Order: sequence, then structure tokens, then C-alpha cells
Amino acid sequence: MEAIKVEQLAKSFTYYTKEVGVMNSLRNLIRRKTLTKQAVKDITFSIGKGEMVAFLGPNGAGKTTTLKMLSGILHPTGGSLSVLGFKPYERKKEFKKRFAIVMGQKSQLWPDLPASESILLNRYIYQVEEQTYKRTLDELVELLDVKHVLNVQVRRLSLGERMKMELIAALIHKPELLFLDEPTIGLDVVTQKRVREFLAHYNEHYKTTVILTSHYMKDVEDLCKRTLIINDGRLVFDGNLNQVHHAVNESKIVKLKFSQSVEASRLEPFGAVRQSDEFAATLEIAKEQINPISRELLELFPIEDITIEEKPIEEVVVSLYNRTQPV
Ligand SMILES: Nc1ncnc2c1ncn2[C@@H]1O[C@H](COP(=O)(O)OP(=O)(O)OP(=O)(O)O)[C@@H](O)[C@H]1O
Repeated sequence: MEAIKVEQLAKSFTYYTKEVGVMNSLRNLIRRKTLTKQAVKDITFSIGKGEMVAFLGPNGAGKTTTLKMLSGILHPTGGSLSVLGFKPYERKKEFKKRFAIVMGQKSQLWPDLPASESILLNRYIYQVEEQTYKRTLDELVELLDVKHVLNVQVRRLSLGERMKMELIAALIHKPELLFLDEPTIGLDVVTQKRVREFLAHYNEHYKTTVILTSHYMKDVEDLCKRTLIINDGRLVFDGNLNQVHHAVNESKIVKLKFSQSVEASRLEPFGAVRQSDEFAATLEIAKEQINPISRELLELFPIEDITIEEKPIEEVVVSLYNRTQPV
């Protein structure tokens, strides 16, 4: 079953330039210069019910515009889309009840009230029946371990606690579809992990369809089997990042520790030296050269420890960001 189906979806914005100066302003009144920005260019994809998909791209790629079309905030200028069987831009009440948006950078809670009040307000907005509300609230509070701060004013909460409350408020009506925009931004490592574990559990348990944007690759690696990458308004990748990691990388990272001081210049013939100090160095070496070069390094240098790793996933994503054509 598909939760989202998007075909040749496009969005262009028309806007006017405004030049500086009084004369230019007057001229603008008579004849305005119209510009068009094609923010999303004919993208096609579908997302199955219960899937958890990452939606990535560099700044200005068209992520927000796409998400706004999926949630009904913006009207597309081309193509077709169906979300949970609805046309989002028709903004039907029934559709609004079935999805939720959580934004790490923008709070949806009343800052001067305890989160419990905002959550209760959502209960009325979404018309959640009392017993179901109580059960869901207890479960979410327990899972996120926030009982002790439920009645504390939101602006007094830590960022992590606030984020957990945002999740509870968004999930209180058990939406079928969840848009998560940077849900772990600014959180410490332990809280990030906690939020990720919660999301994985929630998705598994309730089969909620989730679209996630995040700049933390750990979120994507841990949570999403599938990633969509958009660049310059076009879909340039649709697949499993962990799998392409291997295919896209033509080199590996070799980390060396020395028992005696080694000059960096002596390592240069063996690969690109990414980092070095007297007793340690990191080299990037072509995959097919790894075995002979490692052997040579072990023979020639006082190596105490050697580790060979894949390039960080962030670098793979950046190389995918640079694509302008679909993979
Ligand atoms: N209302 C608008 N009028 C004109 N251009 C717009 C409008 N909204 C967005 N754009 C342009 O469309 C492009 C895509 O913007 P969008 O906000 O979707 O990118 P994004 O991928 O979400 O970027 P970021 O990661 O920086 O939030 C950008 O070049 C942006 O300047």
C-alpha cells in the first residue's frame, strides 16, 4: 500500500525584483520585472505505508517546498500527488487529522504553559476520545521518560525535553504520516540516541509512515533504509545509503599510529594525506591499492596500529548532492 505517490511534481515561484533607489521604485510601479524560480522540477517517487524515508539535499535544493506540497501548505504548479489517498492542497479536514509535522527548529508548543496543556489542546483539535488520549499519553510519556517535566512551563525545559514534548503533542492523535524536520538538531549525543530509539520503536510498533530530514547522518543511517536526495529541484538519488556507501566510494581511509615520529612528507607517495602529526596519520588510498600499500607501509614505517575504514557517510552524501542527474 502506498502512503505517498508523487508524479512529475513541480513547483515554480513567480516573484518580482525590487531594485534600490527612488527612481527604480517608481519605475517598478509602472513595469515590474517578473522572475520565475523552478524550485521543484518534475520529481516522481512513491513511499509505502509504514516506510521511514530520509529526505535530504543541500540548502535550497527544494526539500521544504516538496514537504510543503505534501502537507498541503503549497499548491503544486505541475504533476500530481496523492498523500494518504488525498490531494493535500484541497486541505480537507479529514486529511489534516491524519498527519503531523514536527520541526526541530520551530516549537509548536505554548512556551508559557506546561506541555501538558498544549498536548491537551491537540486532543480537542483532533477530537481524540478520552480513554484513547489517556492511554496514548501514558505510553508516550513512559517511552520518552518525561513524566517529571510534563507540568513544567515549556520555556523552562531543556532542548531535549522540549523535543520529546513536541513529539508527544504531534503523536497524540496517532497520525498515519509524520513529517520530521531535523528532530535531533542541537540535542546532546545521549538525547539524540534516545530520540532515535523512540522513533525507531514508534515506527516499528505503529507502522507510521515517516519522512525525515536531518543534517545528522547518524539519524539517517540508524533510522532509514531508504533515502531520497534532491538537488536543484531534481531527485538525484533514491535508495539505501548504506549500500551505496560501498559502491560510490573509490577509496578508503587508512589510519596509522607510529611508535616513533614520522614526517608527513614521507607518506605522500602512498596516498592523499588527510591529517598527520608526528605519531599518527590518516591517508586516503584507492580501494584497489589498499592491500599492497598497507603491506608497504608496514614494512617501511614503525607502525604500532593500522585501521582501514570506509569514508564517512557524510562524504558520500556530499558526492551524491553534487549530482544533477538521477542515479
Ligand atoms: N516563495 C518563494 N519565492 C521565490 N523563491 C522561493 C520561494 N520559496 C522557495 N524559493 C526558492 O526555491 C528554492 C528551494 O527552496 P527550499 O526552501 O525548498 O529549499 P530547501 O531544500 O528546503 O533548503 P534549506 O535546506 O536551506 O531549507 C530556493 O532557491 C529558494 O530560494
